Amino acid sequence: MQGIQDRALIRTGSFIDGQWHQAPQTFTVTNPANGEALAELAQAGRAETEQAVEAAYRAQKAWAAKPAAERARLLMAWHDAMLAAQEDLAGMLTLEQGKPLAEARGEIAYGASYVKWFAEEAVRVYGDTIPAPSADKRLLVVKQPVGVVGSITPWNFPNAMMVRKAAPALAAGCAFVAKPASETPLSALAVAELAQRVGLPDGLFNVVVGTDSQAIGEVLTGHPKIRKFSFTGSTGVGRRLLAQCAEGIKRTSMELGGNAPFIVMADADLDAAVAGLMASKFRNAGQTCVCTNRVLVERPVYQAFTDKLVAALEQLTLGDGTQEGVQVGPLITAKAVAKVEQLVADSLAQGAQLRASLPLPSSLAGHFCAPRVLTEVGNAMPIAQEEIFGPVAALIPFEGEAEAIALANDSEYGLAAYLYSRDIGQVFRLSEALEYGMVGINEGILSNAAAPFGGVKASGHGREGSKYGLDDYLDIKYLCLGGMDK
Ligand SMILES: NC(=O)C1=CN([C@@H]2O[C@H](COP(=O)(O)OP(=O)(O)OC[C@H]3O[C@@H](n4cnc5c(N)ncnc54)[C@H](OP(=O)(O)O)[C@@H]3O)[C@@H](O)[C@H]2O)C=CC1
Ligand SMILES: O=C(O)[C@H](O)CS(=O)(=O)O
Repeated sequence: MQGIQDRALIRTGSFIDGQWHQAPQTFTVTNPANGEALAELAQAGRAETEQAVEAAYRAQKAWAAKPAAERARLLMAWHDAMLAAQEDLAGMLTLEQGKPLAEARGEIAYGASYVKWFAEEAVRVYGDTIPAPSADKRLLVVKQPVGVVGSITPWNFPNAMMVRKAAPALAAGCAFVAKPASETPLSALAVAELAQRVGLPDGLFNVVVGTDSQAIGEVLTGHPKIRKFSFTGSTGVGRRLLAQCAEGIKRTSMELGGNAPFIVMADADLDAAVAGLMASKFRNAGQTCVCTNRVLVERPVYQAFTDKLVAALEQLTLGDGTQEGVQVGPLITAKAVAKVEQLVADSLAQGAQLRASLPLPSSLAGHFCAPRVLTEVGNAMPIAQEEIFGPVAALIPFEGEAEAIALANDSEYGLAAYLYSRDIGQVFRLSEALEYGMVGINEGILSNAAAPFGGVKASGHGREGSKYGLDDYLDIKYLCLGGMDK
């Protein structure tokens, strides 16, 4: 792999109980920008995942018994190591996932910010004393780590989605077994290498890589020693994994698909709205769960906004993410490109109009998808009802607040929504009516470690980051002391 200075960060097998797993059976990781093979990785499956769970179980009790300040110190060492390796981690991420280097550097910093946040939260896991109903009792509440955590994460943020789960889990005193996406395992393995270097105990943090995701997932959702399962990915897979967790009554966090409306009211600052949409829509080539999926524009400003958006689209630079200055890289696979093209074709056939499209240079050999603007889109069209996960903006005109809310909430999803308006009353009326877990108001990028990230409806449950984030990895225990009046 070109450009990685610290070659020991390139790991080609699972990290289990402090050991690097090797196997004769391998799978290939390829560069989505050109289809070239990056690495051959040792396949792991059910048996290796069970080994990882047993190792995590052995390590967890001692980890939980450490003073929180000691756990925090080790987490901060891990954070510092991630930032020290930021350039290599970003380069590796761009090679296996495709996003532009600037975004990859941002993702490494973003992931590390969750480690820092939860290192700081670790020492603030407070309990309660409760006024007793009778003189003979004293009521106490303590919080304890849930135990061993299983995690499955997607390819769109190969570093941050896993780190955003591992950080609170380890801070709370849990142990962790991760399965990254098989398209993008290198980033997770590099983070495991750094965990080993800073001295996280063997078995505490494990990364299992392999293409038999079903078998690995059955262990991570079904093993009796797994007490908590956290997933980020498609709603379809999330439903399946949630059902698998039901048998063992496991705690779950589900960060699933989205269908974000981006509402532009007639009084909005149109230049700010266009800038916000460009950030929200085209980040990671549109492959984020909080990317704008539908652009709802109030009729009086529809034409002006569209013209401004097209002008901004025409400034985008498409290409290999390793080239400085590239703003839109490839999609993760040819299948992902085909899905976007099908959504566009079906919607054009139903009356949507292709208002603008960036040319696809013939020199681009990878899974590239042309950034586009579609207008006159209907909310019932496929491009509006399904998660696009590609660089296509679908514009839908509307009249008035009531129609904006009706259109925005006409989705099974409820992750992120965006609203551009300068009328404070309108901002509160619309924000309160939107059935979403997060609302960006005059802002297109709302994710950060201090905020509770998560959705409602088919976008899942649980929150990642913020003062709420540790709760997903803690059990509340009530202590009732009797005989206190003797
Ligand atoms: N909310 C979000 O952030 C994301 C949403 N999506 C949405 O999902 C769509 C499909 O993307 P895709 O990559 O296929 O996402 P998936 O949900 O299929 O994959 C996400 C993760 O789940 C794993 N997985 C898939 N099937 C199973 C299974 N049966 N048991 C256990 N683990 C499983 C994958 O492993 P493996 O890689 O080995 O298949 C990967 O690690 C996207 O187009 C987008 O709409 C996708 C990614 C992130
Ligand atoms: O799953 C995703 O797409 C990420 O959560 C988006 S973000 O956290 O980077 O905004």
